Amino acid sequence: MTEDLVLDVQDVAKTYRVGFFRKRVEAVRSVSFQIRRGEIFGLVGPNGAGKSTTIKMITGLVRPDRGQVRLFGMPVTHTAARARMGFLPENPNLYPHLKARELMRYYGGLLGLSLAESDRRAEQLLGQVGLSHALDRPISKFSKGMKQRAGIAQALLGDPEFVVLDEPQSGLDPIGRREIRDLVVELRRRGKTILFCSHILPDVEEICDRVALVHRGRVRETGFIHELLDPKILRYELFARGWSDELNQQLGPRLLHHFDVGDVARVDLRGDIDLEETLQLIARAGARVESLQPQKQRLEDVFIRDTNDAGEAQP
Ligand SMILES: Nc1ncnc2c1ncn2[C@@H]1O[C@H](COP(=O)(O)OP(=O)(O)OP(=O)(O)O)[C@@H](O)[C@H]1O
Repeated sequence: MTEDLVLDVQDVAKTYRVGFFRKRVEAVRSVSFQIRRGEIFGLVGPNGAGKSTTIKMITGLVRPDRGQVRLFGMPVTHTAARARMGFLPENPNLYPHLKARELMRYYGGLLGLSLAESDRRAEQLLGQVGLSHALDRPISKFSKGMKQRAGIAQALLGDPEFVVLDEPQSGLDPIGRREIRDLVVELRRRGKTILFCSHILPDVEEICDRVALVHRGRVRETGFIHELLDPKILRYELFARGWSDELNQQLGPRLLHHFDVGDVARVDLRGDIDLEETLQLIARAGARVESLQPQKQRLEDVFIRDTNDAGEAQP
């Protein structure tokens, strides 16, 4: 094992048997990827792609039919490996009648921590996730965002080196999503390695170093975000005043799209144009550019391209 290898998922597969006739559901067919120390690694894919099943195999909740998962060089079934991992499941059920402090005491007890140590860590961790004010409030009174943050505090209780977050932004508004995103970046700054499973692709693109895109139980793409995304400019998006039909004619094939919003024109130009020359042409025609934004490929574009058969029936 190289020293900085935290997680090594090697060709895992899992088939569930459902119903009276034990019908086969191939949740994961072949998934392999590795996570290195200090990374935020994104796991993305459409609904039913096999992400949660993969996470269950990583956290030891489900045994793979084939392949293996090694954590810090050990089989993930080893207690010593599991003790170094924290886990926030999708839609965690956090005992609503317990207060935040009591919840942490409960999980602390499971980890073998003393009451005093649980309380010490609870205050520290609930503070880190912005819940200092809610230590003695029942979880049932928490907003969704607060519940997710309490879930993250729970995942950190054993001071794990590796943290698995399954849909930590699920059901959150944009502010709640940003808080979780910032928290994940902060965890990395504190030396944690993170597996971040999310449907919020712009956030995955922003905070993850590398990503695995899973579709139909297989890894379609894996790599550094900057390597997966085509760096070339696809189009320019601009807003301008004083636009005219004559200018559209002069732009010819450089123009992709134009429509007016009041007296402001919203215009898309091809990404391979000579920008300087085009801007001069626009200025000469009497239009005034108010903003110009180059558009590059986004993770969302790669996702749609690689999963565009997602609407088909599952085999
Ligand atoms: N316990 C189970 N028993 C039977 N089938 C299951 C079970 N868990 C998952 N599946 C099926 O396995 C496939 C993959 O499910 P999984 O939950 O791993 O996908 P996912 O990528 O996490 O999806 P989502 O984004 O919707 O959470 C789906 O077809 C699902 O219905």
